[in-house]
This record gives sequence, C-alpha cells and structure tokens, in this order.
Amino acid sequence: MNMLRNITAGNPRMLVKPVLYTTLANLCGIIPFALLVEAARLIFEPFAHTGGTLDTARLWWVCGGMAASLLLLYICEIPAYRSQFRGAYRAAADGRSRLAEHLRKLPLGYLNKRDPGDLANMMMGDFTMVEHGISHLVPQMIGALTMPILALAGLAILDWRMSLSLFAAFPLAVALVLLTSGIQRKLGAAHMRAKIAAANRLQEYLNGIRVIKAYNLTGERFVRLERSFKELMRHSIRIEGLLGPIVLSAIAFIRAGLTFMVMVGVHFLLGGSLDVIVFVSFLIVGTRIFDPLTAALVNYAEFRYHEQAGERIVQLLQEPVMTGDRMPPERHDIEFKNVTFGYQNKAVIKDVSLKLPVGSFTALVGPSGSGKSTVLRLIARFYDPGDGKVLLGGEDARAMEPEALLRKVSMVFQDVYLFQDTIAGNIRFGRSNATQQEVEEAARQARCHDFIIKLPNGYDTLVGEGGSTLSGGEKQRISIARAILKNAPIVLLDEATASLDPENEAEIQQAIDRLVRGRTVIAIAHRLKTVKNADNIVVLDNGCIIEQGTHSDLLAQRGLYARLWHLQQQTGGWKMSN
Ligand SMILES: Nc1ncnc2c1ncn2[C@@H]1O[C@H](COP(=O)(O)OP(=O)(O)OP(=O)(O)O)[C@@H](O)[C@H]1O
Repeated sequence: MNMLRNITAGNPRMLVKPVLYTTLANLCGIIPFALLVEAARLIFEPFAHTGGTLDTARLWWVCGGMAASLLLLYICEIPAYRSQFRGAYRAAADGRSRLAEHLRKLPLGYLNKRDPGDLANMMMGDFTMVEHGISHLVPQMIGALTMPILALAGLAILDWRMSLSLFAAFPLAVALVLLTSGIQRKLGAAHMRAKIAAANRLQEYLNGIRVIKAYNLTGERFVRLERSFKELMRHSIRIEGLLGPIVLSAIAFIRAGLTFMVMVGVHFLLGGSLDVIVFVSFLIVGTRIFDPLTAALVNYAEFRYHEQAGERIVQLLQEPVMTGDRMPPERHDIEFKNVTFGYQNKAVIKDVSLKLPVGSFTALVGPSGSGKSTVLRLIARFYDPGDGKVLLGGEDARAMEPEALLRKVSMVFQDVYLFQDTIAGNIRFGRSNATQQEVEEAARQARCHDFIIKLPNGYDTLVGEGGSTLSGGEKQRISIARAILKNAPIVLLDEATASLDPENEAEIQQAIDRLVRGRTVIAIAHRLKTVKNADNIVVLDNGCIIEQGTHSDLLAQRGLYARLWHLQQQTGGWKMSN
C-alpha cells in the first residue's frame, strides 16, 4: 500500500480507474491467446490420435473468434490507455499545484534548510518519475502479471504437474528480487541524492555565472560542478552494475523453469501419462509467458526506483505547515513582548519588547547582523518567535491565519523580485483584481508611470525573470507601486534607497512617502538621515534594543546612535556596518 501511495505522490485512489481498465484490457488480451491454444489443439488432433479428423468448421469459428477478440481488445485498450495517461498527467499536475501550495504554507525556516535546487528538482524531476510510474510502470506490471497468473490457473486444469514444473523456479526469481530490494532501495536513494546534488550544483553554476566569469572560475576551476557530475556517473554505473546481475539472475531462474518443464514433459510423454496436445499447449503458453514475466521483474526494479521519487514528495507534503486560523483584528498596532528568536540554536533576537502604535513610523537601525531584518520577518510571521509573543492589535500573531495576516502587510525589500510578466501584471501582484486605472494610479504615486509609458509597450512591456531588464531603481519603484496598490495597513520597509544614485534616491523617497502615509510603518534604515523624522528610532545591537527614542532624544543620550550619526555626517554616510 505504501508503494502505491508513493508512486501516486500520496493519492493512490487515482490508480483505481487505470488499474481497472488496464486489467480489463489484459483479460481481453487473454482471449486470442486462449483461442490460439484451441486452434493448435484442433490442428494437432488428427496427428495425435489415429482416426481423428480435422474439424474445419470449428477451426474457422476459432479463427473468427480470434479476429473478433482482437477488435474487442482494441476497444478495451482505448479507455485503458486514456485512463493511464490522463491519470498520470492529472496526478502530476494536481500534485505539483498541491506541493507548490504546501511550500507556500511551510515556515520559511524549513525552506531555508533545503536547497532551492532540491525543491525545483522535486517539482519537475520527481513528478516526471511519478508520471512515468503511473502511465507506464503500473500498467506494464499489471499486464505482465495478469497473463502468467491466468495461464498458471488455466494450465493447472490441463495438467497440474506440468504447470507446477513450469512455475517451479518462479518463486526463486521473486525471492531473489525481494531479498535484494533493500540493496536496490539503498542504491536507488544514493543515485537520487547524487542526481539532486548535480542538479543543485548546476543551478548554483547558472545562477552565479556572472561571478564565475568575473573571477575566472570557469572550466576546470569550477570543480564543484564537475565533481557532482562525476559522482552521478559513479552512482549510475554502480546501480546498473549491481542491479543488472540481480535481474539477470532472476531471469535465468525463469528460463530454467521453461527448460525444466520441457524435460518433465518429455518424461511424462514417454511414460505415456501426458497427452501430446497438452504438451504442445504447454510449449505454446510456456514460451509466451516468459517475456511478460521477465518484463515484470525489470519493471519491479524500475518501479521501486520511481517510487522513491514519490516518497520524497509524500514526505514533504507531510511537513507541518504554519498553524493558526484566527482572522487578524482590525486594530493595526504591533507589540513585541519579550521576544527571543534564533534561526538555529543561536538567538539573534534577545528578549526584545517594543511597541508600534497605529499610524506610527518606527525606524530600526543598528550594525549589520544586529537582527533588523529578523524583526520584520517576525512581524510578517515568516517565523514564529521561540519565546515571547508578537501581538497584532493586542492578539497573538501565532493564532492568526498566516495568509490573512500577510494581507495586512505590504513589504518593500532591497532585492526586488519581478516575475516574468508584464509591468502591469507585476504591479497587480499587489491586488489581482485591480483595474488598469488603479494600476496606473499606483504607478503614478510610486513615481514610475513616466518611465513605464516610455517603454516600447508601456504597461504591457514584459520584464524578465527576476526583473533583469529594468534598472535597480526602476524595479524598486515598481515594487513600491505594488505595495501602494495592495493598500495594506502595515508597511515593512527595508531601506530601499541604500544603493541608488541621488536622482533615483529622491524619486524613491517620494514614492515611499506616498506609501507610508497614514499606516503603521516599520523601516530598516542604513542611512540615519532617512529616518531623522521617525516617531521612534530603535537601535539594535547583537539582537538587543540598546536605545530608542526620537532623533533628538537619541542625540542627547550620546550613545551608539549619536556616534553613528556624527560619523555619517562626517563621511557623507553610506551604509552602516560593524
Ligand atoms: N535564514 C537565516 N538562517 C540562519 N541565520 C540567519 C538567517 N538570516 C539571518 N541570519 C543571521 O541572523 C543574524 C541577524 O540577521 P539579520 O538579517 O536580521 O540582520 P540585519 O541587522 O538585518 O543585517 P543587515 O543589516 O546586514 O541586513 C545574523 O547573524 C545573520 O547571520
């Protein structure tokens, strides 16, 4: 049952139709075969028994029956074929959507632990294996087993001794395959790991191609990629090299069964206890069932390998998603109550308590790695705190439905991701049902309308994956337009202007001013002048709040903020660092 659950990526019920239709088609496939045996019996009858005559009328009926059964077989095979392929592609398409949905609901902490290439490989590669399993391996195995099982039953009626001798070695072949299934599984798992590692290294190579070129890491120097390919080659050779002899030995056992049956048959024939026609029937059937049985064994080994791909999907689908089903309240103040949080074991936010009243502008400043981005991630509930609580409108965010909570939050980060879509489509990610007018109004407020209409296709211009066809400043403004369109009451900003030229910076600052008006805002600031007017400036150091207050309060305290302020005043103040 586990195997069936795995090969269908957790949905074994979808096998019902393909299995039923395929079994039916295979049963129909037995009819011409049985008629062939009957035809052989009729033809050999006159030679086997003195005085026997050829029953031509019956022989013609048998021939007619064979033709009719071929037509029936064709009719049965169509729904079988359709259900196999429809089932396979539907299972993969539904499964991929289910997994994508599940990934979205998993805590970011879980996703961070996994290589993105691993997940991409699972989405495409593992589901392709599931498709192949359902469309080819399952039906082939059914086909390969139906005929021999029925033949065994039919032949046992004719002569049980012969039937037994034909299948005598079969249990040995099955035992060999089953006993080695542990080794097969281990080899399959190692091969799959090597395949995923190679896919990950390839993705890393492609993503980092600019750095690789810039540092001349191409060719032999990029050994990681080469090593992963060689490792994959080694595992591929090992799996074939070890599994091949096992399957070949099993096939040899089946072949031995056929030879054994011939020897037993000759013995009984010479002893007079076996009818020559029965012997001929066994010879016809024996040679015909050899191929499907061999195919069943090869299929089984392949099936176990494909099943592991499904198992990986099933395991991922069982990872617990973020809990919480309460709707967030209409109050939009935020409070951190003694919050402690660490990505792994080390705490990066330590006992932080902080209040962000409705409509206030709070700035987070502090050295690199002090935990500013982590505070934003906790508000958006990308993670839940280890200790303490994050309250939204006075209620614990942990009890809230993560998606409903995210609807309350707009985020503008330094690295903007634009999807491979039109500019309008990208802005509409803020609110999918927005009209063109609303999209353009948001773009105007975000100071990007003017550059958009100068593009060849205006709002319908396609931007590449990751937004690579636009400048950094343009991408930033589109992401602000997106946030303006979303119109959420809470805005999280990771200082967007840090790496831009002054002209772009001024435009983005104006766009941000429009975005934050009247909302609860928390902004990470690297340059202190951008948050001089904030209602509250919170200074973080090593995960702790060491100072907070308005700009003038903090200058008066003469602490870290005051020191950094003066430093930035003297240097023209770029990004703050340790
Ligand atoms: N996904 C993660 N997994 C593990 N550790 C992380 C992760 N993200 C951040 N950290 C660590 O947590 C600490 C705080 O990181 P955070 O990004 O919150 O700091 P920051 O103040 O925003 O830094 P910066 O100003 O450089 O962006 C750092 O030591 C960082 O290395």
